[in-house]
Amino acid sequence: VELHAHLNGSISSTMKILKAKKPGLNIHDLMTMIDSHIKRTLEECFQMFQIIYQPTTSPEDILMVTKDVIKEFADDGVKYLELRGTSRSENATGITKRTYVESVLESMKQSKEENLDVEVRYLISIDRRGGPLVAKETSKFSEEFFLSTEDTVFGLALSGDPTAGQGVGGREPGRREAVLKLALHLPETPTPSKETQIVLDLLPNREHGTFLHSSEGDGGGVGFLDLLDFMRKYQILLELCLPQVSKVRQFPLITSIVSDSYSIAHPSVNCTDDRGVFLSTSWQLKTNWTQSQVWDLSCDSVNYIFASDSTRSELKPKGLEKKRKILFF
Ligand SMILES: CNc1ncnc2c1ncn2[C@@H]1O[C@H](COP(=O)(O)O)[C@@H](O)[C@H]1O
Repeated sequence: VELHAHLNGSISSTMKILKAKKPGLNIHDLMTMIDSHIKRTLEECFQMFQIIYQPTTSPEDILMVTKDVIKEFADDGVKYLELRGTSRSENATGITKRTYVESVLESMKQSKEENLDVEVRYLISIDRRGGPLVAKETSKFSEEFFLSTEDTVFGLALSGDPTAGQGVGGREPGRREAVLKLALHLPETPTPSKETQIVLDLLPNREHGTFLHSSEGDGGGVGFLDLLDFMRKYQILLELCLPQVSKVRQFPLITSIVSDSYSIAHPSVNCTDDRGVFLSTSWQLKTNWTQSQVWDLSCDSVNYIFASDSTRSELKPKGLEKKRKILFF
């Protein structure tokens, strides 16, 4: 079960095809992925996404990369995938935010018709760089997709460079019952910012956590203990993206983030994040998890999917609803 995967960050082998199709862009391997033993700053990671966007500009490109990403997850044994993606418009190819999402949905449909053994759902991402206006528009537009697609587009993910301002808006504070589910990227900076409090007030359903053990706020935001209390009080699921933690220079050690998540005894799921950029398979090696431990965690993740209860019960393999084990301590 994969609950946190960015579409463009998950482009893996297809990047070679894209580069060959568009040699004029002159994109080399290390410009779109972080090789083993190398760490990058978070800023460098966000620069990489801008490079990855260059060869994925037409509806055909989006169709191809989405199908390939879905296939690669299916080949890895993923049975339920929640992809998230920013809808981009490109003047040069005429793709609009709407046709972008339609291309993604078409790929999902084609993958199903080709009998790939994976259920795929989609969250529309808000990139913080767009600011509150774009966030509001995206939220409205996502609601339309939610209503017109059945059990397919579920919600919003707030993503992008955490230093790029406040990309929030479009959902009233505290509306858990809102039609769209909400997944946040928080906190990716050592000290929670003002944005942290604003977006927490929206009552997200899930939150991606990196700096769980920060000790102070910036004066206007929340501090570490407030953040944990808040997550506990509202039962906000923690999405742990260990591949990212292992490749970004400023991020805490994997063991520290995992120990934090276990020590707060809070529900969490483990996710790949950007398998193309972070070459995500390596995190399993670093944690020494066995296949059966990964299986147990996956069974637990089924409890937190955004899809309908009927999808959840179809996914739960009989007799395998194991309680998660303490893997490290
Ligand atoms: C490293 N941790 C992260 N933190 C925050 N946002 C991230 C991210 N990794 C990826 N993204 C977001 O996902 C986009 C790429 O996929 P899509 O164009 O949406 O399919 C990035 O541009 C960024 O906005």
